[in-house]
Amino acid sequence: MPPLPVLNLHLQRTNPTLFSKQLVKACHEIGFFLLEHDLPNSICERALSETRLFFQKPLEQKMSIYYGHEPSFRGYMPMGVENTEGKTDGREQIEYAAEYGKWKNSSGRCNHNEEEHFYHRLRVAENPWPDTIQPSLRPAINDYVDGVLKIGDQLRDALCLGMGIDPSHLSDSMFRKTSGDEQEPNFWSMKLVSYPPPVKTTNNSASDTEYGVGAHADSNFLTMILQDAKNSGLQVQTIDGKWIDVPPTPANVLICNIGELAQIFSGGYLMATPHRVLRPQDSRISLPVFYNPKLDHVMESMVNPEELTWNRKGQNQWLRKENALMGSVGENSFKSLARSHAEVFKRHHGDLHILGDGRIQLKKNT
Ligand SMILES: O=C(O)CCC(=O)C(=O)O
Ligand SMILES: [Fe+2]
Repeated sequence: MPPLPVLNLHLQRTNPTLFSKQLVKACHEIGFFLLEHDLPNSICERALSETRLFFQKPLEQKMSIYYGHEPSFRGYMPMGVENTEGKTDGREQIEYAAEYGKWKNSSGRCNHNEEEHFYHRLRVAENPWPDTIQPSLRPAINDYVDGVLKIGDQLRDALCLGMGIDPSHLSDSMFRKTSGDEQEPNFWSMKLVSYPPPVKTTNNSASDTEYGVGAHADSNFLTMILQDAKNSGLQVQTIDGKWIDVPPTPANVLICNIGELAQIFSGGYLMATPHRVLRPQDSRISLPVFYNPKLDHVMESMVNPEELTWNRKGQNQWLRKENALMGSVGENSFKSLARSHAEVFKRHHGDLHILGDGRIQLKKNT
């Protein structure tokens, strides 16, 4: 089985042209790579251990930040509430996203008379942090996300360079600069995920769901994942339909993959690769960060695909009529949240209707 490409972020500083070339090759041919990075080990280990601590708490404590009370799909999602492709996923998680503070500005509601996009409901002033039961989680996760988003900026610019696009075309119009605060934040999101091992029945067969998360492609621009070193179970689908294992990786490695928005941006040259997670033998923690432009932006192809050299033998398997690829950051993000959390979507967004391909429409006369 072909191993995943390994890149080292240090090369981005010493030889940016070579790094960009390696990056684009990996993202074109498989859409997944392992990245050796220089985010301090202490930040990564602290984020993992604080996450592990949270999931060891009793259910009623974790439910203090339950996500189902709010329309924004943020907070604690217990085992059994999430599905992929109609099958229940075998994981529990906390989902967080960009905090909008003074930019929230939105009623969180939309109606037929307002010029407000339904996906503005995803803007929240502050995430639901479990400060009363674990005040140390918030700073640990904030430090981790800040560091990973900076790596995302570097990878975004390197992707542009490698594709022959001036990086400022993307960074100026679609992304807020990491250091500036005069614009609303980029719509990043993240998960703190716990994959418990399957519960065995007396005849030793697994009694519950087969996958930690079922096969899917990510709807965002670029994903970066830290996992605990002992376990993986993450699998990537190659272009010929085979599943390959992502190995266990230490804290100085991020598993990175292309999302649908980068596929759109590159005219399909970079691939939003299907992946899934098997249930682990032993429990597994992972911390995926989903890097994205601002919520209101609409991604378009910035290259002429015919001018690029295609090395890949086939098309992305995930291009299916059941999955509309929408350049709108807000619409594409809402698609995967609504699909994965049908109950919460119905409860809080009864005025919206989701079509078979994931597009969302306002119901008439609500
Ligand atoms: O936990 C992982 O390693 C991957 C999770 C994932 O693919 C997702 O949440 O989109
Ligand atoms: Fe994913």
